[in-house]
Amino acid sequence: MTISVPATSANLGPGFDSLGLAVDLRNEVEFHPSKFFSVSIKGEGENNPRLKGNNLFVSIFNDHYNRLTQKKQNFKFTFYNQIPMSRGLGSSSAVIVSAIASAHEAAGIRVSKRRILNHALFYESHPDNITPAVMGGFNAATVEKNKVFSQRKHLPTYLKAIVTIPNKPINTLKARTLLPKSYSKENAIYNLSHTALTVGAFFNEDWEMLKLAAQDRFHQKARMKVLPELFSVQKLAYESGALMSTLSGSGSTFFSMAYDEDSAMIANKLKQKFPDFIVKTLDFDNNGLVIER
Ligand SMILES: Nc1ncnc2c1ncn2[C@@H]1O[C@H](COP(=O)(O)OP(=O)(O)O)[C@@H](O)[C@H]1O
Ligand SMILES: N[C@@H](CCOP(=O)(O)O)C(=O)O
Repeated sequence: MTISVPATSANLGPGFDSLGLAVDLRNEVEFHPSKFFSVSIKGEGENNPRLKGNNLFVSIFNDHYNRLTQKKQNFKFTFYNQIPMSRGLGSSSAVIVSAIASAHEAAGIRVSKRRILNHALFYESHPDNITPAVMGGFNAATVEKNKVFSQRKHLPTYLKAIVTIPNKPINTLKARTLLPKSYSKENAIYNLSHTALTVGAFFNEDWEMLKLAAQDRFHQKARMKVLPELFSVQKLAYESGALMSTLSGSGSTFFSMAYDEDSAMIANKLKQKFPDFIVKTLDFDNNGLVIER
């Protein structure tokens, strides 16, 4: 039994807490019943002893497994993690979704992706990471009466994601405290209209519209000030031909999108100018949560 969930880039500029997409960078977990509880981690987090204990995955898995079966059972978990933690690539969402899906599989109960998504909402109230993590692709999502309602767009293979990952973790909950408690009517209308235009550009595949559409007045500037080099990352990405370039989630990663034929040149320029940052060129993911039985 293997379950995998993709990394996600949320907000996408103006779509704070509502827009997000999945990229082909995955966390995988294999598990089976065992006489003793054990956790093995390969990749991200493998040298973090805290994760060997009662980590986020294990606590959520146990919550759901015990609810579903009313019994205690030890499992051996082997994690293969590619998603860097606290870098704005939805690592917490990937873990939440993976743990809920794994608990249902371990209990022998098959449920829809939509039900797993609504369970995930209990752990993360903004749907912009969990929705693409479950569904894949580009998603616009909102929450009504504790349920996620979303629209999804398949992303083509001729587009690539270029993620520039600083060696600086930014805790999402902490990053949310940096934001103002209210916005002017002007800025609210700005983000509303730019979010609408961004969604329209994705659904109409009007990729050239995204540079104008994917602009924000709610969150990016306040958060990018934590790591001012990010302003230079965005400037260089656009000067090099990126279709869009936005803070990935709450950061510190910067997400850029480009046509396949431009991606290598953009990535190389970013690597040259920011040698201390990790720059990855990734396919977009359209599968989301994958369960291999
Ligand atoms: N692979 C993982 N295994 C266990 N816990 C994880 C894993 N990835 C992330 N987490 C948990 O999620 C936290 C990071 O969440 P968050 O700050 O929202 O970062 P991100 O921007 O990556 O979503 C970590 O501190 C850890 O508690
Ligand atoms: N809308 C959220 C998105 C957080 O994404 P993450 O990948 O940083 O967890 C926010 O901007 O706070």
